[in-house]
Amino acid sequence: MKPIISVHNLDLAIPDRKLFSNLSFEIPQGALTCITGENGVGKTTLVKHLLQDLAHNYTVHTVFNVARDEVQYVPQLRNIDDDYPLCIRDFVAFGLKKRAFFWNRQVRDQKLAQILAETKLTRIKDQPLGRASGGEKQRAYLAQALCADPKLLILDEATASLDTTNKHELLQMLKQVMQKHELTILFITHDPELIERYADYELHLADQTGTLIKRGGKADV
Ligand SMILES: Nc1ncnc2c1ncn2[C@@H]1O[C@H](COP(=O)(O)OP(=O)(O)OP(=O)(O)O)[C@@H](O)[C@H]1O
Repeated sequence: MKPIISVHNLDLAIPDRKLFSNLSFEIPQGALTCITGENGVGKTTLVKHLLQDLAHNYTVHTVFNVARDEVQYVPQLRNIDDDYPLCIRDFVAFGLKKRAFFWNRQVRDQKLAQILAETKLTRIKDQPLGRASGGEKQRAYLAQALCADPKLLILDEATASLDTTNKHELLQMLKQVMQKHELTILFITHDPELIERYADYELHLADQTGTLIKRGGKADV
């Protein structure tokens, strides 16, 4: 199977320093790849750069086997405070709005119910997102992204603020939805335990370059 992303000889710099030099790697399809590396090595910048190349159809250093509207990016930080007014269900449903079947309320509601169930949000779907726990919020972000039927899902430090139980729950959920929806997942993380248990591959960034390591995370999901 073709890699979902191929990067060849990419140089990437920020105003005061070079982040990557001649960076080359391939991201396998249908697997969970963790992007790892020290704080500030350039994980988020690299992902944003790839998304920009994809959006502008720029193929000098990057080749994508996925279309722009088949990629969902879940950012590291969201400005959801305690007063955020939407309930979880309505927040998740934002992901559906661009879809062609939006006019068909029954199909839309079925899909939403299915995704809320997959992300274990059904019981709390009418509660305000602002008062949800960190783990529930992350599941809501995931659910909103899944509503758009992505082929590639990119999550930036989605477990950073979660306790151990919630981290494992989110990763198990990710691997389940990956299999069910035939997704490829890129997951930026620092957490060695999660990499060990769940990563199929690890893209380790260091010294201005990157190495793809086969991990074969074997956790039961
Ligand atoms: N818009 C910008 N302008 C200038 N420097 C930036 C900009 N965005 C990021 N940087 C710098 O680029 C470097 C890489 O940042 P980036 O967020 O990609 O790292 P990271 O590996 O994702 O880090 P972390 O693990 O801490 O999230 C950092 O030194 C950061 O301060």
